[in-house]
Amino acid sequence: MKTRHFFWRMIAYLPGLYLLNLFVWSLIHMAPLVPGLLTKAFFDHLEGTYEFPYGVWAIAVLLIGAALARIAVIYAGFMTDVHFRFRVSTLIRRNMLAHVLKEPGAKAIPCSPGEAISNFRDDVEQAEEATSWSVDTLGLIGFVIAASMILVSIDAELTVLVFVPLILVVTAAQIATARIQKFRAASRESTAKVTGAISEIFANVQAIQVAGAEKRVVDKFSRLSEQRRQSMVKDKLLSETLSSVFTNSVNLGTGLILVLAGYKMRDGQFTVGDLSLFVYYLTFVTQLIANVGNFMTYYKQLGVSFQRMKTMLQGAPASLLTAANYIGVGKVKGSHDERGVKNQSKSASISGMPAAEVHLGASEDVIPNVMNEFHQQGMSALAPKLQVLQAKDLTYRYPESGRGIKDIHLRLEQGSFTVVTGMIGSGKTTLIRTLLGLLPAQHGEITWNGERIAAPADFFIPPQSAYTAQIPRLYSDKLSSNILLGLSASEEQLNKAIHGAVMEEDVAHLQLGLDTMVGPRGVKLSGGQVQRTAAARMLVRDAQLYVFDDLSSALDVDTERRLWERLFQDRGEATCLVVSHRKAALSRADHIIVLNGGAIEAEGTAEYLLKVSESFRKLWHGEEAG
Ligand SMILES: Nc1ncnc2c1ncn2[C@@H]1O[C@H](COP(=O)(O)OP(=O)(O)OP(=O)(O)O)[C@@H](O)[C@H]1O
Repeated sequence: MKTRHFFWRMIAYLPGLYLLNLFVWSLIHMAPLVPGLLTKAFFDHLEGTYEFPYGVWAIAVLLIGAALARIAVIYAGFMTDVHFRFRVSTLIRRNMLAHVLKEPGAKAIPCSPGEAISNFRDDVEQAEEATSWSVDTLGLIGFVIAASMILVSIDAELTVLVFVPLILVVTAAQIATARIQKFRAASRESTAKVTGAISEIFANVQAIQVAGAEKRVVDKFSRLSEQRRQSMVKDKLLSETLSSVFTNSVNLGTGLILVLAGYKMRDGQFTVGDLSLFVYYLTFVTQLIANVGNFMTYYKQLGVSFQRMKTMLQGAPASLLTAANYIGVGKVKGSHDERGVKNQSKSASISGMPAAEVHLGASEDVIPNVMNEFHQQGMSALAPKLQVLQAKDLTYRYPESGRGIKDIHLRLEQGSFTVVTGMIGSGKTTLIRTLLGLLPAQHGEITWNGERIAAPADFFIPPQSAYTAQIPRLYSDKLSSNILLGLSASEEQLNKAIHGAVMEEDVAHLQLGLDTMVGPRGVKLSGGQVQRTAAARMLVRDAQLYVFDDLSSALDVDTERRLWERLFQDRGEATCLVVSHRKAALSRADHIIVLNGGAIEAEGTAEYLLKVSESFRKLWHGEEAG
């Protein structure tokens, strides 16, 4: 999709509102035609070349009336403009966010969070500006057509001189176009880098302090800021230079009019009223030139912003950005509303199972109130009872490192307890994430009772499966809210989940218990508490398959043992897939998969593996566990 198609689609989202905005702004820009004619009548009346029927005071009253009417229309124009801008930019942001939430959780954005924020904020604002300025341009073109007809009827030669600067400006802007685009791209990129650096610094204050890296971090930040300053100065300098070219070419035009009008007036071909009309209209032509320039600049900059927004879509069609969707205000409209999206994913999911839009299983990656929204819409999937879950030839290699997993076969029988183990970096997390659709499998197939799951990310959510990540994310909210994430569960269910996650003693010791605010990312809790909060979050959701990714990194041996004991007592018929290298998990496993270099090195029971696998013996005896 080209920039112009994107621009057109933004307008086509709300054609009625756009046309209304265009109409009102055309009125605003055409309104000065009236005071111009009145001023001419005023001077001609005084000069005696024209007799206004109701006298000079009537002209004054009409002038005041025209000014008041223009104020009223400007007020209406701001209302229509704000509504149009807000709705278009909200739609784009909403669609981009929905897409991010639908992407495989571990690859949801192709850049740093800071850069993504800059895309959501600045690039969308650029799109909003371009559509908004287009109505001014069209309105002013309307003014110019009407004004030139009036002026040509008075003096064609002088009228041409009014428009000469306009032609100059348009030509100048066209020549400068390519440069604007280049400088704008550089300034956007450098701004995104600075925003990205700020978010990384805030997120890693502790790591920076521990490493004594404050100076190096500040130096790097200074370098990025300096690059940003340079690219912003170039961008601004060129924009302002163009703007001054626009304005000064009009000043030149005014000078020419004055000189020529002087000659014509001496010959009696031109009245004082005519001169006042030419000068008066020229002021508005100045505005037109500035606005056309602004629009052209914004339009060119939109090209850069559009490319950046497309990058956020990671290959998905750009038409997604402007797909009609409900944005929280006005009527629910469009064929791609929430239900539409749901139906779309349904067709991609295994037959007979409705699919949800957001990977609730990856709840640590999802914004809580969005989760609420989806819960309330009752979009959880409901699959038939699990008999066997299989993965064949599952492959995912990180493009950045070429590492990952290759040709993994997996078979989980209903009610079984399977442990994935292996040395550091052997591919355990990658396997779990690829299976759950948090990373997009490059090869292979996943089946549920023999039926292929086309969209694992949509499918592996409660009540099919629930998942605790190796590094869970908590939100700055109450402990209970972090566990529930908008789910309405009874107190009994909540307490059961807390017990299952071996957290009851921690909750009892917290001053406000479940009402304790955990701080950003859960900083007020210990690492083990964060991980068990995430486990409780998982257990409070009914699921047929529970997936744990390595709890041992933050739990002591005894706590992890208690957690598995409780899970075995309470899980009922649920199937478990667990990453661990602890004996407490390995000794309970029905089946163990030992990974090495992204492939299965050996598999079987602990007893069997102790006999045949050297790597497993090392893990069992804790030699690699550290
Ligand atoms: N985001 C990433 N980009 C590039 N390579 C990655 C990425 N994440 C992991 N890898 C690489 O893929 C391989 C498998 O990583 P993975 O995290 O799955 O291992 P793991 O067995 O879970 O490790 P650990 O025991 O440390 O959790 C490793 O060699 C790692 O370096």
